[in-house]
Amino acid sequence: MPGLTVAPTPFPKDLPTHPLMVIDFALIQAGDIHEQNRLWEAATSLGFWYLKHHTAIDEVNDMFDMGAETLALPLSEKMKFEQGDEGDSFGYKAKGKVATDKFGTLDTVEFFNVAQDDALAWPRAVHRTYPSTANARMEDTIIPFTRKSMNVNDTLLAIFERRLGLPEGTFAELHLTSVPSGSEARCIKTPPNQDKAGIGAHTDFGTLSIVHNRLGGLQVLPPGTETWLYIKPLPGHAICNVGDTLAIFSGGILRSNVHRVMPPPGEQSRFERYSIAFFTRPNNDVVLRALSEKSQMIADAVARAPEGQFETNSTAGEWVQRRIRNLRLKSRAGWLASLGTEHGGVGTPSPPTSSPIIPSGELAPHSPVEASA
Ligand SMILES: O=C(O)CCC(=O)C(=O)O
Ligand SMILES: [Fe+2]
Repeated sequence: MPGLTVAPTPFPKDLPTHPLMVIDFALIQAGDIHEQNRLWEAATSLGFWYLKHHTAIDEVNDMFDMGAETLALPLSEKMKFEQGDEGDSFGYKAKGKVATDKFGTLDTVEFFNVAQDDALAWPRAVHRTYPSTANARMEDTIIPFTRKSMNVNDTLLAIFERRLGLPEGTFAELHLTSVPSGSEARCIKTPPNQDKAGIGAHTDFGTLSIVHNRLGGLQVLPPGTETWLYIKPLPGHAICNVGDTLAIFSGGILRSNVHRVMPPPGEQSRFERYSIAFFTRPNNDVVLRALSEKSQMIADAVARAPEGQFETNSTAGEWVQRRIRNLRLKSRAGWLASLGTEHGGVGTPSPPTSSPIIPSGELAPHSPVEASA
């Protein structure tokens, strides 16, 4: 099942879904201006889009297999690689380690995360070591998947850079491979027959995310609405989204939108759900703030926003670590203590009317919003 390129049973026909824009990566690579305009539109409106012709189909299928093999290891073996409560992202995250809502409902998903830095430096460990199933597939699966995913995100970032009026190479300098970062590949496993969220409502922590789904479950809350909509998995299409750090760099011009993972709909709920993701995050030492000095467009956007909205006083390393640590049940002194206070509304220029502004994926008071990625 994990390696299948199609779902074992189709996504229900009658279910409302979000009609995400479909961006053609081949046209983007060919420098097609019309397609670049469409990408810009998608990234500045919803912040989510499908990506077809993304070149990593084989590697994605292999990653589903690698993830399934790894997450099928005995719990005692997986726990040797657990990410712990200090805010580390890499390694294994067991079920029930984080809450998915303000009532403390435990999550049901397992993650297995491999650092981009470890994949690129293999067999040297930059951050940590991994289970044998991952080591065995490092060279033929994880490294090629990582490189192709990096290429996709670097290509998209170069377009955003130009459109934002930033000097060429600005984003590359913030995402150097010679400096440690939180970038990672992830496999997610959700058990069958669930009736509650697998991953609570959140925005992604980093710059750009790419997700590959076989079964439904991923939902997005379109800006200004109160209705969660499924994003239907389309064979061969990745789902891409803007994360918080890119929203911050761009002064909110690029949108980091709230999403969550619910049990797969209809008949699909009977199956284990796997998804594969890749997260590009800035170098750990990058201070997260809008790049106003480098772009008039960003400076203008910041001038229109509430004072200090895009000043985090935090490096990317601290940012990711703190947010992961706040999610871990063991290291939180209750739900309210995990609320972000530093920075309201990043990436949410027009928040849904029902929810308060969501502080960059951290918890908003009275809102069932949790950060997870
Ligand atoms: O599994 C999915 O479809 C999405 C996962 C996700 O949103 C995340 O890991 O941040
Ligand atoms: Fe996410």
